[in-house]
Amino acid sequence: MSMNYVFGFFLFLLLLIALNIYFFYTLMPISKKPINFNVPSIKLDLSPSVFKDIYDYLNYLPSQYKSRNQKFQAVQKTLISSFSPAIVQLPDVWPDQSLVASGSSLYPHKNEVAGQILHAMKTSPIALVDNAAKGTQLKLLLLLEGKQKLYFKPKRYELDHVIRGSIVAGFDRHNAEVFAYYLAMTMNLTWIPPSVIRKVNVDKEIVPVATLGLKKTMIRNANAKHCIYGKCFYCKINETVCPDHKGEIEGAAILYLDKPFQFNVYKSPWQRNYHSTKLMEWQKNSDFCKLKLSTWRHLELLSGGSLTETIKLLSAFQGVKLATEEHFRAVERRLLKLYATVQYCIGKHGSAKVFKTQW
Ligand SMILES: Nc1ncnc2c1ncn2[C@@H]1O[C@H](COP(=O)(O)OP(=O)(O)OP(=O)(O)O)[C@@H](O)[C@H]1O
Ligand SMILES: [Mn+2]
Repeated sequence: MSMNYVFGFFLFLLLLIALNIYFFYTLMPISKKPINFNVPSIKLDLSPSVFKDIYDYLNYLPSQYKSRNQKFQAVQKTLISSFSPAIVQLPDVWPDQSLVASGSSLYPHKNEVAGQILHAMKTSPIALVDNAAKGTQLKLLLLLEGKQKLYFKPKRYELDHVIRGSIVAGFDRHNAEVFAYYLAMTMNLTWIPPSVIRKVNVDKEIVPVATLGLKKTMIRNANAKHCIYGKCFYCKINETVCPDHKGEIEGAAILYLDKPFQFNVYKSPWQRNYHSTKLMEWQKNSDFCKLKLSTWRHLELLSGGSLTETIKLLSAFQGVKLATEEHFRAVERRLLKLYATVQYCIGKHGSAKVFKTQW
């Protein structure tokens, strides 16, 4: 009898320990860093211990971050209805300027409106084209019939072109401007100007309506085609943009914001700085753990492939592929790293210190 009792107790103890270990590593990975994890060798210019810790969390990410979140279905449905091609195209789609940057978004976008605006940006006839001398890279200002203005950032590379060198090396990638818009809208960050890929025929749509200033920054190449070198900080006469075999230049068309916008009010703590002497806090402090609660809640909805699936879906309404499959996979990897980083932050500092509920 007493032997049976000891054996039973032993078995119970064993079960308890096994259950403890199971729950420790599967249900509560935040509370303990895993052991025996082979951390990939990473050479980054930040404290390696932080990266090692984050990779540990990545390895033991709760399964919810690797599968689809059912709550995202309703969000995706709303996005689809904002971006789907309009059944009836409105004659005057441009937002009333008094509505711009007024509510919870930069531009109205709900109920097919985003799709309507993108379609109009892509197809409206161009009344005037000028150099847009703002910023560092070649860009044009398109004035559409109906008076709406667009910035046009021309394509410089194919989607699969890899640029080596520093992070500021090379020209801007036009698809990245548009990708950023869809990424932001999918993340419910609604303060990004609508952007779409547009093709413009140089001889038919630019030359006849080009300003004198723009014409002065155009030359003919060896094939007698009109090429543009533009007017900007980095613009050079030997770094032109030329039309393809169809006579077209592809670019990112970005809705131009006429109203002055107070960027400082909405400044992101993760903004980057090009001056090595005036680094942002996150660039100096490798343990920077502040990211917004509503942003985190929304990011949690995008797990398991939903993020890139939605970007593909929404951009397909404009007939565009915005990145290679490798890029889309890289975005999903980054999302996992982001989840792991936030888990690390919560584990180290606690949710109350990590999340900001008011901006
Ligand atoms: N959609 C927009 N509406 C109105 N103004 C804009 C818009 N986008 C950019 N600008 C203005 O043009 C400036 C340059 O834009 P942007 O940064 O996109 O150009 P860039 O050539 O890539 O320059 P940089 O190298 O500084 O990023 C901005 O600082 C802003 O003042
Ligand atoms: Mn830029």
